[in-house]
Amino acid sequence: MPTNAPCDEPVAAPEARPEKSKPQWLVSVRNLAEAELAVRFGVDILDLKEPRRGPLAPVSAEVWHQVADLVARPPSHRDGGPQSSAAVFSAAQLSAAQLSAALGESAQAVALADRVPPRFAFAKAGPSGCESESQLRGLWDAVRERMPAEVELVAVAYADHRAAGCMEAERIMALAAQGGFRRVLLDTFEKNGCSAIEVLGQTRLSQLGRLAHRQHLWWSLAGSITLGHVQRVAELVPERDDRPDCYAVRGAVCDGDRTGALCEAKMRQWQRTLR
Ligand SMILES: O=C[C@H](O)COP(=O)(O)O
Repeated sequence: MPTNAPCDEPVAAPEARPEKSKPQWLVSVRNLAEAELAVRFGVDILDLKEPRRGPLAPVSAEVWHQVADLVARPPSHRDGGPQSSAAVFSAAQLSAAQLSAALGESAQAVALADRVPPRFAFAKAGPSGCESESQLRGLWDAVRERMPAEVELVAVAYADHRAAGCMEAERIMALAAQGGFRRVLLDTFEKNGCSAIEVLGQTRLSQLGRLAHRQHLWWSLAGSITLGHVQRVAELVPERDDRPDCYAVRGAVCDGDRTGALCEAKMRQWQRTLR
C-alpha cells in the first residue's frame, strides 16, 4: 500500500468561503431501471457506468440516451406513463438529478467523448496509463475537444495509482486545478473491497481534502465507501471545509458486491443519512 505522501504541489492562497453545504450523493447505475430507482431515492447525481467491467467502464450510448430522455421528459409526460413500478417519482426529483457518464480509461474515453448526449452535466475519463503530466493533459484535451461543450469533464484520481499506472492523486488534483477543472473524483482503480480511505490513510485523505479546498475544487469521494465512513467523516477529515462535497457509491448500495443489483433497503439507509 502507498505510504502517506506530502502535498508538495503549490497551492493557491486560501480565501474565505461560505461554510460547506450538505454533501451531494452520487450513485452509479447501469441501466434505465436502476436510474429510475436511484431518482426515487433523491440522488443528486446519476452516474452511468457498467460496474462489471472496471471502475469507470461505460454503458452503451443507447442507455445514455434512454436516461437523458427520462430526465428531460418524465414518464408521466409520455404515452403509457411510468415504465416500471420503480418509476414513482416527481418531476422535481428528475429535474434535480444531474447526469454523469463514465467514459472508460484513456483511449476508450477519447473514442466515446463525442457520443455523450449534451443533456449530461458531467463525464469522467480514467487516467490509467497516463504516467506523466503531458500524457494526462493530452488525454484531457482530446476528450474536451470531442465532447459537447455543455458537458463538464471531471478529473479522476485513483487512490491506488500504482495499480492504474498513473500519477498519484495529489499531482492529478494540482494539475486539474491548473487545467481549469472545477471537479475531481477520487476513486480506486481496483475494486477489491479495499476502500480509498484504507489505501490513502486518514492523514493523506485530509491533505487531499485540504488541497481540493484550497484549489476551489469540488471533490467527490468514491472507492468502496461505506455508510460507516460517511458517518465517521468528522473523525476521518476533522476540518469541515476539507470534507468531500459528494459521496459516490456503487458497491455499498448493491445486493452483494458492486456487480449486483441496486438494493432498495441500502438506498433507503443512505437516503436517511444524506438527504
Ligand atoms: O463513481 C463511483 C463509483 O461507482 C463507486 O463505486 P464503488 O462504491 O463500488 O467503489
